[in-house]
Amino acid sequence: MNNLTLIQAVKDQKPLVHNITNQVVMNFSANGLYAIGAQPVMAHAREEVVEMASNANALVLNIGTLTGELVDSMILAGQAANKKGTPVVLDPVGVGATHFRTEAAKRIIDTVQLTAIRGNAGEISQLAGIDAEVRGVDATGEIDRIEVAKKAQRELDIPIIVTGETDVIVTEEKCLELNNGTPLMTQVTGTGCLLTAVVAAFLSVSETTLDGLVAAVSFYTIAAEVAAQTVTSPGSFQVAFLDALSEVGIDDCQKRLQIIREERS
Ligand SMILES: Nc1ncnc2c1ncn2[C@@H]1O[C@H](COP(=O)(O)OP(=O)(O)O)[C@@H](O)[C@H]1O
Ligand SMILES: Cc1ncsc1CCOP(=O)(O)O
Ligand SMILES: [Mg+2]
Repeated sequence: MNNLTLIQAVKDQKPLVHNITNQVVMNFSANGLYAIGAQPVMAHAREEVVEMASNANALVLNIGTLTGELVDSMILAGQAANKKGTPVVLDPVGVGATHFRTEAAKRIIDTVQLTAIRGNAGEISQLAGIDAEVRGVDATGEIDRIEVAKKAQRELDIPIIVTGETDVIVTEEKCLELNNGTPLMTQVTGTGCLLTAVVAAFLSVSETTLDGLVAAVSFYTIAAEVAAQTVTSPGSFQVAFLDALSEVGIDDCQKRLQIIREERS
């Protein structure tokens, strides 16, 4: 289950990850995907997303800076990926903060077969029908991530990652909680969005969804931990994190991995 060999599989297979993502994180996401050995491409136009998604190895749908036209592009791309059996991961950035985002996320979930959804506790609460305040793109307040992840997985029948101080992964079979990472991740924009893209890359080289999710989250948060050993401020952390994403390997992960819960869901 904890198949860390997927770190090398990404470097060997260099999956093409098609991102329809927000304007804030495009550069960071592209650089992060390069750092792990994947190939990023950002393509948003309705005229080209079907072709791009059909040729990609994974697709990311991120609603961070949404427009009406982008929702249509996401659905077209998602359905093209579904036809090819390509993994599709949704990042419901800021869902619940406005009705437009909430309706858009619902439309995407209803019309595209998603391989996984990754969001913070506030966002996933919204999708699970649990009352939680979402004002911008960050989670606020005390939310039980395990309860939220389990409810969202049951209601939507889609594997879920809820991130935060610990990260919770819930599939139909398993619920895991991982305790790696660093609070510096909350001081750099795009660390959630890049994780979603990394998850998509790992899913494209993984035999099972659960393996891909666990390996991606553990590798990513351990790379952040390694980066935080050398820096203390957000700007230098961003750079050190990209470096660590390219350098951290299976040995570092095996030494640092902290799975603090593993049970049937
Ligand atoms: N307090 C924290 N301590 C350690 N890692 C954290 C903390 N908060 C978030 N992270 C990590 O930051 C990344 C982004 O998570 P999160 O902040 O929940 O997403 P988003 O940026 O979408 O709100 C995840 O890898 C998560 O593990
Ligand atoms: C600040 C902001 N506003 C719209 S999208 C975005 C980036 C959010 O990135 P993340 O959820 O990874 O922190
Ligand atoms: Mg986010």
